Amino acid sequence: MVGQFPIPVVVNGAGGKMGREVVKAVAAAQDMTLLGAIDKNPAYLNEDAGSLAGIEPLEIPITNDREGMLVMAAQEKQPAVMVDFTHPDSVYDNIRAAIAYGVRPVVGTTGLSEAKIQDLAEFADKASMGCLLVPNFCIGIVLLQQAAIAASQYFDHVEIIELHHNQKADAPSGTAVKTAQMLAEFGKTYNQSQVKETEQLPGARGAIADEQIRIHSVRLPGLIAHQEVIFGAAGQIYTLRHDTTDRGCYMPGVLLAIRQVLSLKSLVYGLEKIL
Ligand SMILES: NC(=O)C1=CN([C@@H]2O[C@H](COP(=O)(O)OP(=O)(O)OC[C@H]3O[C@@H](n4cnc5c(N)ncnc54)[C@H](OP(=O)(O)O)[C@@H]3O)[C@@H](O)[C@H]2O)C=CC1
Ligand SMILES: O=C(O)C1=N[C@H](C(=O)O)C[C@H](O)C1
Repeated sequence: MVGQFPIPVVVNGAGGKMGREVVKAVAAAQDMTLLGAIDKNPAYLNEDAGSLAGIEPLEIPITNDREGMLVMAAQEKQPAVMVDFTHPDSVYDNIRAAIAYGVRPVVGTTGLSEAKIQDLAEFADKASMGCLLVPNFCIGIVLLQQAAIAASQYFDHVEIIELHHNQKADAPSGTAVKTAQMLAEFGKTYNQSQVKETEQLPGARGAIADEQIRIHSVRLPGLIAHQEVIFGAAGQIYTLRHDTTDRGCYMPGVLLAIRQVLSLKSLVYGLEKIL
């Protein structure tokens, strides 16, 4: 344990696919204590967060009272952390509320626009509060992004295909958007068109992200989370692919983020910044 006391953690979206994994991971971490669990889905109200996550009862009933939970977290001796895996529609408000109460947000929820992220960064700066936004907590994705950046020095043509389960609300995925942003950071414009293209069906060529990088989103039952970055040049194709086969893969990154956010004083965007 780094400090004398365990880090108090509140999980928002605790009944969801990711929230349940976080409850399990935090309950098993020696240096953390699960302080509370929030979820707006009425089916989970008052359910024990541990039982719902498939572990022993933790005596933490799920509440839908975000403000009440943040007030409680703010009164802890140790600075508290709110982990958010909720929904693109509510994540902005959740982050602002946590910061306003002095609770550090660790955010996995995707779908925030660049303007909203900028706004949150300014809010966190003013409050001198750490806030971590991580579109993908999986180390394999960081490695894929690093390999893509290396490849981008040599390839001028690249497209991204992201494939997810069909319960996903936002498209394109936060991971694909971040990957495109990372490839675009070096000021290179990709995919100079070779012919005049027309789309017979709108959207056929995907969405255009930063620096003309195309992102294609697939949604199917049976998928979890998958991403390909495909580089093309005369006579060769270089494909990078990452597959999530179990949501447990995100947990080392989430636990690291909970520990790291306490020493930050501003908003940080991306797991690669804290490794
Ligand atoms: N950064 C990363 O590594 C990863 C990020 N994600 C992202 O995390 C988010 C959640 O994903 P996932 O767990 O699969 O989604 P789920 O739908 O399985 O879980 C979300 C849970 O949060 C609840 N919820 C929604 N809005 C609120 C709110 N305002 N307050 C409290 N609870 C709320 C939902 O209730 P209800 O069912 O009623 O909507 C649901 O129980 C998505 O944005 C996804 O893209 C997912 C995997 C990895
Ligand atoms: O919704 C998901 O499942 C995932 N969402 C994140 C994203 O949008 O990139 C991370 C991962 O791809 C799983």
